[in-house]
Amino acid sequence: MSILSLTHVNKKYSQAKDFAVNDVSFEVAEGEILALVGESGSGKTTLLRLIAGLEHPDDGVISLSGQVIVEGKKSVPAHERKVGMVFQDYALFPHLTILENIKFGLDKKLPNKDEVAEETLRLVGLKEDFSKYPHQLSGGQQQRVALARAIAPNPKILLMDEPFSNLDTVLKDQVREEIRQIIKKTGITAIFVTHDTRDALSTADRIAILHKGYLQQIDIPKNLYEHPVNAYVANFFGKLNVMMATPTKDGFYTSFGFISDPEASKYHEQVRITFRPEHGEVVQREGQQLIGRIAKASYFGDHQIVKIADSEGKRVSIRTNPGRSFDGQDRAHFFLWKYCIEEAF
Ligand SMILES: Nc1ncnc2c1ncn2[C@@H]1O[C@H](COP(=O)(O)OP(=O)(O)OP(=O)(O)O)[C@@H](O)[C@H]1O
Repeated sequence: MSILSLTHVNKKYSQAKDFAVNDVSFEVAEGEILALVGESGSGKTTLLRLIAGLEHPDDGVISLSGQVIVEGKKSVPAHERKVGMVFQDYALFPHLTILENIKFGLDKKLPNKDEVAEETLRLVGLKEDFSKYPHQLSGGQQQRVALARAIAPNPKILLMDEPFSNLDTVLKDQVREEIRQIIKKTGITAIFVTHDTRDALSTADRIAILHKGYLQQIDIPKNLYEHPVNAYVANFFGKLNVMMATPTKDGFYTSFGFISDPEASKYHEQVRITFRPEHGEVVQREGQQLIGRIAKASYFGDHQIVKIADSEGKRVSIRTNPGRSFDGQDRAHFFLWKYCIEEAF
């Protein structure tokens, strides 16, 4: 069941030339973790602020938990929306202990404030640190306090703006997983903004990708990665190879050779074959479908990327294991174990 829905939401800042958010519609299911991704200026933060009630859209309708919170000029004020926010810099009060930080966000009239705050801190794994101050905690622990403060009042939805950007790379992998587990344990619906595709692919149930304020695609990570709807989405998630191919009844002719595939009989015009570097494999034996000249092999520690060129110099990149040596080897045979076929025109 959907808990949040946005319908044709537009937002243009008063001094701006272009819309920051352009006709955006999507729904978020209860308990889902959605990542909003896109390059800088694509409208991610604006979208989050519109949901939180910190900005008002020019047009569109936003509903939360069955209640319309924005429509036309009418809107439910931010403090009445029951939305939890985690900010990039955590925004903890330095002069308050972490228990006091959590209690600060709770309703003044709540009778069992101590109990709720302690319970939430236990939930995020900070049961020993109630009386510590924020500066006595690591970045990852401060992140968990910020999360506890946002979820303690039992919000309908949790919004997080770049929650992992202040963490170093080593800590980030661990914190991402911890935060995901805590969110899943509470069953809360969450939306987080990130410009890091690794954050999104590893943490979110679904990802919405924005470009110039337009929603490009919203889908589960695997589908976005393997079936991007356009070149922008494809390239956002890493290298995508493209080969032009002519279909016959039993395969495709490409500039690297023939790919035998009965699917080809369904096509009549030239097609584009797209594939990720890890969906190809360089093989030792001759007789495989595809062949090209090795233009370059680059070593990246845990893998290598081999660039293979056709007779006109057009290249594709294939990922191989790092131990493989291509010294003295001029040509490479390869095959694709996974690819997409797209109509070219
Ligand atoms: N308060 C504002 N006044 C005017 N223009 C703004 C304001 N806030 C954002 N913008 C503009 O709106 C567009 C979208 O900005 P937004 O901050 O939502 O993007 P973003 O994807 O979150 O970017 P970043 O990753 O850099 O934070 C940008 O062109 C930005 O310059």
